[in-house]
Amino acid sequence: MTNNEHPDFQEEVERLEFTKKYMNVVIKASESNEETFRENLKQSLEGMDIKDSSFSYMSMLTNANLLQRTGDELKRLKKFEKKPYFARINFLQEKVDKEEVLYLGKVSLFDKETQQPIIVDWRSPIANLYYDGRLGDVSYESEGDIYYGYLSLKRQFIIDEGELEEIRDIDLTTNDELLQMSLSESASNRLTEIVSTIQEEQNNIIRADLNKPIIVQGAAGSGKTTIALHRISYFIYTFADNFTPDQLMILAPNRLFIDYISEVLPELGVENILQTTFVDYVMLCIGKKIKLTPPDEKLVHFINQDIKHPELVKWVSDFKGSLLFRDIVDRYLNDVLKTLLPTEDFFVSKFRLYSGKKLRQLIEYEYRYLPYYHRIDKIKRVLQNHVRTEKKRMVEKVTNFYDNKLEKALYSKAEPEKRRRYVSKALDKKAEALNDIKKEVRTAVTTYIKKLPKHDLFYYYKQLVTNKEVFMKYAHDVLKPSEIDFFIEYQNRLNEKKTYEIEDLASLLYLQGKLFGIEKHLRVKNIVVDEAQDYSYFQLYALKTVLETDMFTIVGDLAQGIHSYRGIKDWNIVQNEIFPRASYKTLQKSYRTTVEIMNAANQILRLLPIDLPTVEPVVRHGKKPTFHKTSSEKETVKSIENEINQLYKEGIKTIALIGKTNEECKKLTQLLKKHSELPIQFLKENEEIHKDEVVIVSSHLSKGLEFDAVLVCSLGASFLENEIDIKLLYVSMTRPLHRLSFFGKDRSNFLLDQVDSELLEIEE
Ligand SMILES: Nc1ncnc2c1ncn2[C@@H]1O[C@H](COP(=O)(O)OP(=O)(O)OP(=O)(O)O)[C@@H](O)[C@H]1O
Repeated sequence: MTNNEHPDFQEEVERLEFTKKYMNVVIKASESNEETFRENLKQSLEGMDIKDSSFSYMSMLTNANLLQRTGDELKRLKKFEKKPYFARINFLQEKVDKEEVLYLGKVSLFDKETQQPIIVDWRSPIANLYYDGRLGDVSYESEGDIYYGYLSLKRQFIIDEGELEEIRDIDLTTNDELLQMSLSESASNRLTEIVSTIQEEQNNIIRADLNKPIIVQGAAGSGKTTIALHRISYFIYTFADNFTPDQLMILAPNRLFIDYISEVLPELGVENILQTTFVDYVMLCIGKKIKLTPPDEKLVHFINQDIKHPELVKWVSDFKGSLLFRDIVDRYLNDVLKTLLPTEDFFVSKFRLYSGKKLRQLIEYEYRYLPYYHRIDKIKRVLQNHVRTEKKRMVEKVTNFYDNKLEKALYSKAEPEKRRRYVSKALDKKAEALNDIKKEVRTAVTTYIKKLPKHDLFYYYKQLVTNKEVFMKYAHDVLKPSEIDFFIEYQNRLNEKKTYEIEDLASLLYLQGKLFGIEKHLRVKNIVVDEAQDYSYFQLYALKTVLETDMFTIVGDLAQGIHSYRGIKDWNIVQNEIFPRASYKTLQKSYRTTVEIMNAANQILRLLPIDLPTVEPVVRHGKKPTFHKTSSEKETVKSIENEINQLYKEGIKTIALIGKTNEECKKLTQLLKKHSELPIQFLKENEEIHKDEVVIVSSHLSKGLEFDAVLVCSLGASFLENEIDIKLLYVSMTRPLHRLSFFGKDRSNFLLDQVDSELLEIEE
């Protein structure tokens, strides 16, 4: 039942009017002084018939001074004035007489006197009933207590510009129509919030224990990114009292992606949190910009198959991201620590103030919670303090010693000349000894510490990975001699070019943490890692170690692991060896695309040698993916142009042309610029997506993005039947919400000869 036909429609219209007015009152109260506020209140509520006495005019009036809001709250109230809530539930709690009627929105609003909720935040514990509970007997948890009761109504609202357009009641048999509606809408080039249509399996992840790490393997389009961001929002709400934004960080695959998610965060009440890439974060931690080979260069070589010894190069990448390499680094670090242990006792003048043994013990054991060089700094401070407190005692001791001697000399029976000489010498010696102490009090600590080696991060890393003798010492029992040779040669080649590659960053970060530590403001306590399948085990381990926390939300999809030669291949290893406290969840439903597109993509997925469950699309139908046969470049451009114009006519808004490689995209761009009128943007990694332009993007960069329609094009480069190409094709095919088409000389350019032909529309 929809619109005015619903018997409660009029009542809901009134309720909405009331809520809007109340919000307005609260906003005005916070903005104006009390007198004008009272006047405003009177005017705005004049003539309103509010049935529930708890929201009465008088009660609001007496609460005038309680209605002051903080700046943030005010901002949020204003933002949602035109859409205060999106759903309602009726809940009768066990042993309570009165049914609660709760309206759920993106902000909360209470009548301060009666504590009656006017709007309940979607993140509050009771709101869980909307996402989780079926109608009937339900329960929810709040602060450790479980509340049981009966849920008699779940109602969704469509409110546009402050006007109620539709209400829908959900019961056991109703399909989630609002979800269907929202999925059939158009992509906006940016990710959006989904608070009104979060599904149960997604809700379980958003609200999973916030004191535990979580790993999510989710199919393409299952909402991983969206959910990770909603979980941050839930986190901020739950810990609002002690929350500061510097506790959180989002690690995204590239700047383009950060731009893509930028609009949804403020909408979810998430502001000022660090959003960065792993590469940028490591640079911040090591305090230096280092030259990196382009992160995708290797992938491009693999795609183009123009690299010597591809298997060995893949092995190096895999090895550098492995926990085996971590173990080698750990063994090396053990020896590095030994070089930092002082061998001598610490003296000031002739006084032994600290034994070397005791200092070694402090560095090796007592301060083991600190990075190596911080331990040395600490030793320095300990010694300096000790010297300061011992100074008086040393001076006294020397003074007493010589004064004794002098006294003895003065009263000795020696002849005067001899006595005089003796006294004078003793006085000189005393002065010298005191001088010595004075001088050494100033310099002894620095001199002592200076004897310890001092090197920078890069010295230590190079020492391990470019010096064969050193590397052999730690790797000879776990690597083959040929592997050691290849590795050392490889690292030396990089070193000669004074560059590093992304695979080196895990160990650099780890060494930085272990040797020098990272600055406090970078030590965030909660981390969201998106597209985590492209991380290596060592990368995650290094992050966890230097940040000294395991509070990670890790989301990814192994099927989209285009960097799997250096990335994760098995979540079990992540869970068992890196995050043993983590819960593991999967999302198998895909919300992004249509059944027809997903069916074809699933067949491509099956070509992979790994066993991955097929993805279930949420039931939404559309056109079958279409293959357009084109025989020349010119014809391809014409055909693409026709298709795009047709799509625009049909109301499609965002369109991407995906080519396998960047080269291919460059060629496409040139051709389209020359032969067509289409507004186009050739998308590079650090760019923002322009609205209203057709985006041309290479398959690997399209990962994580979505568009209304996608045209996969081949001017020459074909997707071959190997792991990387299959994954790239799968990524490309799962980007569209509504339409997918292919343009090329032959179906086999896109492995479509391996897809059942009835799943495709063929235009040859
Ligand atoms: N419960 C939902 N209600 C409405 N839309 C949803 C829901 N869940 C996901 N979506 C939509 O599905 C699309 C895919 O979501 P998202 O990009 O977060 O998925 P993903 O798992 O990160 O995808 P990929 O791995 O393919 O990049 C988005 O448009 C998102 O808004």
